[in-house]
Amino acid sequence: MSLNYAFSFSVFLLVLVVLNIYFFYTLNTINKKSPKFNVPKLRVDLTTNVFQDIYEYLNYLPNQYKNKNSKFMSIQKKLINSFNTSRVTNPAHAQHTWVEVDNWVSNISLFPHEDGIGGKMLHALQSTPIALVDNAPKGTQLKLLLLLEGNQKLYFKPKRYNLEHVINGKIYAGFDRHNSEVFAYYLAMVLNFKWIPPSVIRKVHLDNDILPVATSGLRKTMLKNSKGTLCIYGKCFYCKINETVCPDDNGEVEGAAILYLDKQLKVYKSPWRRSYNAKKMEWEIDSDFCVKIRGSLSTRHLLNLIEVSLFDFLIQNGDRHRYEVYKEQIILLDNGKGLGNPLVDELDILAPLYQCCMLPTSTWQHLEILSGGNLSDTIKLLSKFQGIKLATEEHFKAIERRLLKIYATVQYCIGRYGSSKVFRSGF
Ligand SMILES: Nc1ncnc2c1ncn2[C@@H]1O[C@H](COP(=O)(O)OP(=O)(O)OP(=O)(O)O)[C@@H](O)[C@H]1O
Ligand SMILES: [Mn+2]
Repeated sequence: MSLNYAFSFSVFLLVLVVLNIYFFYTLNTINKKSPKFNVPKLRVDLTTNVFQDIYEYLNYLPNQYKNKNSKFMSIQKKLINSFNTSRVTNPAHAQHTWVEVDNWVSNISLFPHEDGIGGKMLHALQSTPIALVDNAPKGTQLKLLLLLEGNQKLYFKPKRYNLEHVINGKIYAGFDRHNSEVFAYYLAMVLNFKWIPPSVIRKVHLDNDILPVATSGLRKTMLKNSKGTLCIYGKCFYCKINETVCPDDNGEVEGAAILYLDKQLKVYKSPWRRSYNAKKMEWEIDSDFCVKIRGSLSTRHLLNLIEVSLFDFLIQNGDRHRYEVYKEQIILLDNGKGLGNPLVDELDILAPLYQCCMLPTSTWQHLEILSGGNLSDTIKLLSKFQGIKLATEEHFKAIERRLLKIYATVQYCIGRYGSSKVFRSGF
């Protein structure tokens, strides 16, 4: 009996010890969920559904958006008249062009566009002798500030890549593409976005055109490479001594010559700017982002931002972190981050459009008649007058494909809110 009692007591003690261990274990692991029971983090990427909807609309896009619209022909003719200019190399003619440009006062465009003036401006930018060259330290990319004879200033963004080069990685990766700046100018003309400085491909001879008129500051940022060629590494935030720009076998450096606007420009941070790190921006996680923005921006300004997003989507410029405003209009400056990869259409560049679902009626009517190849055909036609190829065929195809995606996004907006809410007249 006493043996039996001793056995039962020891079993009881054992149970007590086990219970104790269990008690202390659970006490320690409270609030530490086992990984098995972790609820997966909700994806707060609100864009995904929108993207699905837009692609759905893309599949059912009416045929009119795939066919060439003959209504564009009269506009194309006007553009041709503006850019098909005989090339006069007489400096007096160039001076006359700039007088005409300087006297231009308008609330509908930054520059005149009638009677061949477009072509004349580009030609003057391309061929007027250079009086002085310095580094342009504003911004992060290597660029030069050129003063032309006759006092026009221009930015010179040098060529970094061949047209065939494809940029992989982040949408804002790589150096600026000089051809993207010039392409953007013609694209803006075709879209009827007339608030952009003229821009053209120019070749400058380093020994003949630059060195004799280079400031000592610029000379200090040049060095000879292993072949004994003098190259420029420049002065800018990202400029590195081993990332030089060197002349080709003819001693020339190609670049985009962009007219510098000596005007008081207001600078704004873009509400749809990227974070440039892993952190998501408010516009990427808040489905009501546009409602918030509408409280602080006028409808006109917002519509203008939406128009800029269409433009940026077409060339895939995902780097418009800030923008300049002149006469209450956004000026399309800094378009060098376009044409990176013809196989990528980053749809979130269109966020201002699909989040706000608004567009000026006139802009939509203009977009509609650009269908079926009119857009790329006209860019090719106009740039041919300057005799330079601006992009590979893949990029032109990509522009057409992206235009269809813009149509689909507008259809998505109409489907969601109705056309009377989407299209805004009088802007
Ligand atoms: N054509 C122009 N006329 C007048 N000012 C200009 C022009 N182009 C650019 N700027 C001004 O110069 C600054 C730098 O130019 P830009 O943005 O083209 O250089 P960037 O090196 O690409 O700069 P970031 O790295 O900040 O994008 C801009 O903030 C703008 O205010
Ligand atoms: Mn830039």
